[in-house]
Amino acid sequence: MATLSQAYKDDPLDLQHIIPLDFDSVHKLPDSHTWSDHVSCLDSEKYAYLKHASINEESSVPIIDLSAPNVVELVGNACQVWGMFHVINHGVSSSLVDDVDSCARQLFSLPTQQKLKTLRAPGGATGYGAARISPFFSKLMWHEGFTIIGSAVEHAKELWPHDYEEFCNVMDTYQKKMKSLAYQILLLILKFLDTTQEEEETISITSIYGSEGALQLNSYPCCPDPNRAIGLAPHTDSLLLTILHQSETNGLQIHRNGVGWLSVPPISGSLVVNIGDLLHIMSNGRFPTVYHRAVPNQNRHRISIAYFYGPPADSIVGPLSKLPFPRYRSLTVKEYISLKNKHLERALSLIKI
Ligand SMILES: O=C(O)CCC(=O)C(=O)O
Ligand SMILES: [Fe+2]
Repeated sequence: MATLSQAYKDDPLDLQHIIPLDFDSVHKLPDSHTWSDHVSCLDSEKYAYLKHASINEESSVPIIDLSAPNVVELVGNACQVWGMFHVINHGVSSSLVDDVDSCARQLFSLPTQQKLKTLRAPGGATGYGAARISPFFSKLMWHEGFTIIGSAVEHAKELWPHDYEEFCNVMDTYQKKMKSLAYQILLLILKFLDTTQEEEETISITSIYGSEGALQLNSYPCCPDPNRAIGLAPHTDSLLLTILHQSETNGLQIHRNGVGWLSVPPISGSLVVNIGDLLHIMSNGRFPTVYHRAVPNQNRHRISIAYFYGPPADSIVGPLSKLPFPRYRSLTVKEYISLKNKHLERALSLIKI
């Protein structure tokens, strides 16, 4: 059975796109990390598929109480209009979120040489490294990340040879919580979309038994010239949906047609959910996949924790059968990830019917 990690093996990266800058040693924005202008990295023509997500009645990302009686409608509408929403009453304790946040901070505050012991392999998916989308941009990002798929024990032993258990336990517990929350949200979405009983069962079974998620710890160190740097360049997430925790510092932005970049400030106790490419495909384009980026901050070291939720790498994804006039062909998750690794946002247009 193919796994998410295997989906990355065929497209190895160069080390210059894996090794992050040694942020402790620089006090001035290097040319390699100077983006002339934040907005210039958007080619709006290419993202025309987002255009039905017009902004009028609301001006900020909705906040949804998962215990609301009309939660299906609230989630469905938010997916259609925004492709993104905050969730509250999500059942993940604030102490667990705080623990994940502080473990991530501990990791990123280790000396660079220590972090590099867990450097992601060129064709690998897990470990310490720069953003996977780095090769698509001529400038580098003000960001370092650490990816976990399943157990973090091997890497954690490198980082803390005698004291790795707490990190592993926290990450395991958080991944389990994220997986069940993502599944709960997926079921709400499937209820909203016109899903056949059979499809709902198949998706539910694969989601429970076979689904794979990845946990991405993101670190955006204090940046000497934040207006000319990018934390994470504009992108869409590839899988079904992403659940994001952001520390108290602003940084996440989404692109809205006719509006431009809109900040999505953290709300204490909430998690941000966004639609990824696979759910955009499954909804036959009804839900926009969210084009977003992160910007760095001058005085605050920002941490965010993203959980990417997707079906098993072998499973086939395509527009749900009750949705008329499929706009995308069906393909395996592994095939889609491979297209995305090669073509980034153009991957979606390559599978258009
Ligand atoms: O740091 C953030 O707010 C965004 C992170 C993100 O987009 C990602 O990890 O894919
Ligand atoms: Fe993202």
